[in-house]
This record gives sequence, structure tokens and C-alpha cells, in this order.
Amino acid sequence: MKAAILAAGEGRRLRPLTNRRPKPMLPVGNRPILEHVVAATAAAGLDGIVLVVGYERDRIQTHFGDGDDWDIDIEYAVQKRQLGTGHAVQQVSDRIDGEFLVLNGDRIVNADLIERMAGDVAAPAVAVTRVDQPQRYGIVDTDGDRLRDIDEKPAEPAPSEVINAGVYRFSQSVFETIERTDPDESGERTLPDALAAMAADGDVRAVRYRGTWLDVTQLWDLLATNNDVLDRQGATTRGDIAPSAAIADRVDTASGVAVGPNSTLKRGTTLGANATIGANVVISNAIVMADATIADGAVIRDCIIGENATVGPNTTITGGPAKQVVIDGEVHAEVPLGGVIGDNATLGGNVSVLPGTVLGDGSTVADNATISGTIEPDTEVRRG
Ligand SMILES: CC(=O)N[C@H]1[C@@H](OP(=O)(O)O)O[C@H](CO)[C@@H](O)[C@@H]1O
Repeated sequence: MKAAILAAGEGRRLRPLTNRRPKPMLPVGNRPILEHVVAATAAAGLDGIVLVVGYERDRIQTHFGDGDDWDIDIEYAVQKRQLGTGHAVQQVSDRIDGEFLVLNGDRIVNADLIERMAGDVAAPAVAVTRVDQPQRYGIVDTDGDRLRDIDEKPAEPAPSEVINAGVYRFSQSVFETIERTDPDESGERTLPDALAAMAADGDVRAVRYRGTWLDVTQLWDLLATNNDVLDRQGATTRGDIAPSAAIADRVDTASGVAVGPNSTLKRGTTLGANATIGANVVISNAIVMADATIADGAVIRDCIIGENATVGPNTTITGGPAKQVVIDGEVHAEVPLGGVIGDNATLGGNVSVLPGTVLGDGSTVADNATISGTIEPDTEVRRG
């Protein structure tokens, strides 16, 4: 049996980090989110994957190629416009015969769930799980192991904590059902609407799942998920680490990393490939992406440093919580985020980054400046 994995979306709430990469390519535990999904699908013994790609698809296709590194055949279907999760599934219709699974490319689940769904389960079926913030998802109404309905992202309070976990089993008739489903008010054809139609017509299995289910909705979720993944998969230290550097548990460093003398890496930290850390640096609970540079004496906490970004000497990212962060017009209070430094951004020396700062990609900040709030990409911030 094959799996279609949906990875065409952008992830608008994760800007600026999704300005140059799709959400499924954001790293947690030093691997793209989508790689955790692909690896679990391969471990579950499926016969092949069709990745549905769209936004910034080259990043995905270059990384995964034909799947050789993961021991599973990977092909691609392109969703040219993002017209909903149902529409995304329609793109695989001429690449998959018989029954198949559908998975979200941006939600991490265990291989055993994928194996169960591919095993002795009658199609159509949907995995359901309990989460803390159900109103972010599709809330399911079930009767024993039968799905009655899905209430997609309802206004609070959510009627139940059990949600559509985003792992489905379908037969070929799903394509016709999606075709018959009316687009929603934003013009999208969605899988939950198709499932609700199937549930009204007959039996849709609801398969209970209690294992790992990890999602990244907001920028700060990346740090929590990074920690969870490091907990589960363990951490490896690769690269050239100065003997006087102190590396805590739950710190993962990729190949080509360099860490200078007397630096301290505290728990929950990942350093991407070829990241360079100077001397006397303190990093705690941070995702430092590939090719980033953190200069001598910098202290950075609860933050995400984009690819090829530079943090100058003695610069500090104070750490969370931030009183408020505004993302896409939405105000969030008491946010566990020290800051986000976009890809290719450059912070000078002695810069103070106040809690909750989000600096756009390609921006530059002069020496001795203090920055806060959300700063657009390609901004030049002078001192003062
Ligand atoms: C339109 C749609 O497909 N909604 C799904 C989907 O949400 P998105 O926010 O679209 O990724 O994945 C959720 C989690 O798997 C599921 O709960 C929900 O019902």
C-alpha cells in the first residue's frame, strides 16, 4: 500500500521562517518535520510515497529525491494552487491504485499508527486523537468506532478534545466524493468535508490513537516540538567541539558544526549543519539552523536562528516569556519565545534582542541597537 503525504502548503503563521521554505521543511530535532513523517512511513513498511508538493517545492524535491536515503520510493504530484486538502488528494489520483493512506506532511506521528492504518482497517477510516488545543483542528464526533461528523476549527469552546489526527485510509471512491463536495466559503475543497459526506452516507471508521502527535502551528511551537523530538529520538553531537565547551543532555549538533572554547550549550538546543559558534557563547533552548554564525560572547535563549543568519559578538537574546507577540494580526500573550532571527539576517555586536522579537529574513541590525516587536524582511535597523 502507498501513502500520499500532503506537503504543498506554506505555513503563513510561521513567517518569516516560511518565506523561503515550506512549513514541512522546518527542522525539529535537526531534521525537517516532513523527514520524520517520511521515515515513519518507511518504517511502517509502506510500498511507496507520493509527496504532494506546491509552495517552494524545490526545497522538498532536492532534499528527498527518489527516496533512496529513506529506503522507500518517493514520487511527486504538484498541487499548483492551494485549493484545500481534498484538492491536494485529487492530485494523486493517477499515481495510486487501490486503497491508500493519506498523511499530513507537517504533523509527526509514530510508525505504529501508520502500520495499523495500513493493516486490517476497512476504508474509509480516519485516525482520531486527544489534544490540548482541539479548537485548532477538526473536532470529531464519534459513536464508538464510527465517525459521525467533523466540526472544523470551531469557535471556542470546543465540544470535545478528540480531533481528526490527519491520517486517513481511502479507497479509489474518495476521488469521486471529493469531486462532489462543495468548496467551502474560501473556495477550498477539504478532506474533512469529504469525510463528513462519507460519514453521512455510510460507515467511516474512527481509529483511536494515543501515541506521539506533534504539530507546529506557531513559531514558538517549534521550540517545544524540538524538545519533544530530542527527548524521543535522543541527541547526537557531531562536528568539532572545543574540549572546554560544556554540552548538556538533549543537545544535537549536526555535521560540520564548530563550537569554540568555553561555550555552553544547554538543553533543548539543536545546531544545524555547518553552524559556527564562537568562544564563551551561551545557547539555551534554541534552534540554530544550518550555516548560521553565533559570534564570541553572545548569549541566546528560547530562540530560533535562521539559515545563514549571523549573531554578532556579545549580542543577547534575553529569552522568554514575551508579554505579547502579534502574528498575522493575531495577538498572543505570555509567549515562550525569546526571538526569531530570519534566514540571512545579520545582528551586529552588542545588540539586545527583547523577548518576542521576530526579525524578518535578510534584515540587518547595527551594533549596539536594541530591537523588539516584529520587523519586516530586508529592513536595515540602525542604532537607537
Ligand atoms: C481542512 C483540513 O484538512 N483540516 C484538517 C487538517 O488541518 P489543517 O490546519 O488544514 O492542516 O489537519 C488537522 C490535523 O491533522 C485536522 O484535525 C483537520 O481536520
